[in-house]
Amino acid sequence: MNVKKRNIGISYAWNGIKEVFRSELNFRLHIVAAIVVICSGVICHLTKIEWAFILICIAIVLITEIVNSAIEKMMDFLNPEHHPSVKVIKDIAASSVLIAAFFAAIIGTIIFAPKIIDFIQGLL
Ligand SMILES: Nc1ncnc2c1ncn2[C@@H]1O[C@H](COP(=O)(O)OP(=O)(O)OP(=O)(O)O)[C@@H](O)[C@H]1O
Repeated sequence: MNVKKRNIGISYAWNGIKEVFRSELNFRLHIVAAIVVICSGVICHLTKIEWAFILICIAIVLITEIVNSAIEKMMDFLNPEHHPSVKVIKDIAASSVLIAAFFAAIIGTIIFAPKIIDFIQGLL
């Protein structure tokens, strides 16, 4: 692939990210949560392995939200009418975000809870 073609691909991908950011409140909320978690990680001096888990969790949540948004938009385009099959497809797509966010919350708790407890004990 030549450089020009690759740059065009990156620009299309960046357009996709901007579109999801503009149209999806949940994606913006996930970005805010990711920024809060990254700042907390810097403050808590996470280890390399902890950073790896946190960054993988953030990436999986954002990717599932983007894929969910793409499926929602595709279904709205293919069938703008209310339809039980569209509901099933959209609900299944949304469930991927829920699963990703649920396990990200558990991993975040495993990593941050001991540090927060240590910090509180240090204050007492
Ligand atoms: N055309 C449709 N036919 C049947 N049910 C639908 C249809 N469109 C949406 N729904 C139902 O409404 C839910 C929300 O769909 P919508 O496309 O509005 O996504 P959203 O409000 O952006 O939600 P999300 O929080 O997942 O981004 C779907 O999961 C589905 O249960």
